[in-house]
Amino acid sequence: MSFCDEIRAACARIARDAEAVRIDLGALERFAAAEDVAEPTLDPERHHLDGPPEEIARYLLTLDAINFGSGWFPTLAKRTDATGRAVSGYFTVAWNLADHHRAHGAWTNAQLRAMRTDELAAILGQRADHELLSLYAQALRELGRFLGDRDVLAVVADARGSAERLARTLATGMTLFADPGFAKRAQIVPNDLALAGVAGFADLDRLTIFADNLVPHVLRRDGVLVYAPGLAEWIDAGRLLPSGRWEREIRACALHACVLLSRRTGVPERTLDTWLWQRGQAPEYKAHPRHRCRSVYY
Ligand SMILES: Nc1nc2c(c(CN[C@H]3C=C[C@H](O)[C@@H]3O)cn2[C@@H]2O[C@H](COP(=O)(O)O)[C@@H](O)[C@H]2O)c(=O)[nH]1
Repeated sequence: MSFCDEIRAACARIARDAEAVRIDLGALERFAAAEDVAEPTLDPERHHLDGPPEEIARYLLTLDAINFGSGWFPTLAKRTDATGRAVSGYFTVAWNLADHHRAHGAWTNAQLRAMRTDELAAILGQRADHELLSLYAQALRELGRFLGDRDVLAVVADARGSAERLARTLATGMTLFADPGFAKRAQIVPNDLALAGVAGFADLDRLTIFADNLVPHVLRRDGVLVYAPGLAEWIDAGRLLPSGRWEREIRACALHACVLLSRRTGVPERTLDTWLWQRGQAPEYKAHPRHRCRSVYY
């Protein structure tokens, strides 16, 4: 069974046995009929997308190596956009990293291996004693060791045009990319490289969704996912969710619901993901608490 199908099978089992989350198939049908899925894009202001392919690929792999921390994001100092409005946690990290790369170029493998928390915190506009920043620095040092003396595009080339193979390589090559059962950041890497036009993959549509905390939240707000009262109250009260059964049921049911949505609509799961995630940026979704788990995976 392929890397991504193993993830789908495991999530289908969790969804079947789930006690705290269920998929409302009626709502899913209505959702499938109503959706107007936009093609995914990467925002060129908030991401570093203009430069030689190796530089852009290096920026995106560096970004996705620290594309986590949603459980800490309410404690992060958010960047503001031109209108003075705070941007989200992800965009705070992506945009500050993009500006640094535009001004100083991408970090070399040796610089990644030597990454210090205080240096990274200054670049991302955060306090040096914020525990998420020490995890980010650890993740970048691990990326530098994983790359060794290779270019990023050489690692991509080793996947021989397969997004699944690249995702498996990342998920098994770095502990902070593992994310057993979901491989969220390992799978978003080929998607982001393809969106940026710096790599091509024949099997991109084989990817599952990138199981974070926003896609399940959008599905819940739209009635596709229904949480048991205990879980709903916990999340609606803004309480941190420990990693474990409830958290895995949320992510697995979201992934499985998108497998079903993809079958009904013919839209690839990776495309559904980016559409749902960008839909989740809207105030009506952001106004309600989503689950917050302090994880190095999303
Ligand atoms: N499922 C899914 N999860 C995604 C992304 C992205 C960004 N992808 C870019 C690439 C293409 C698009 O144009 C996006 O701009 C971040 N995340 C996750 O969100 C969480 C933070 O959310 P918030 O608190 O709102 O910043 C955090 O766990 C982070 O890991 C995605 O695409 N799909």
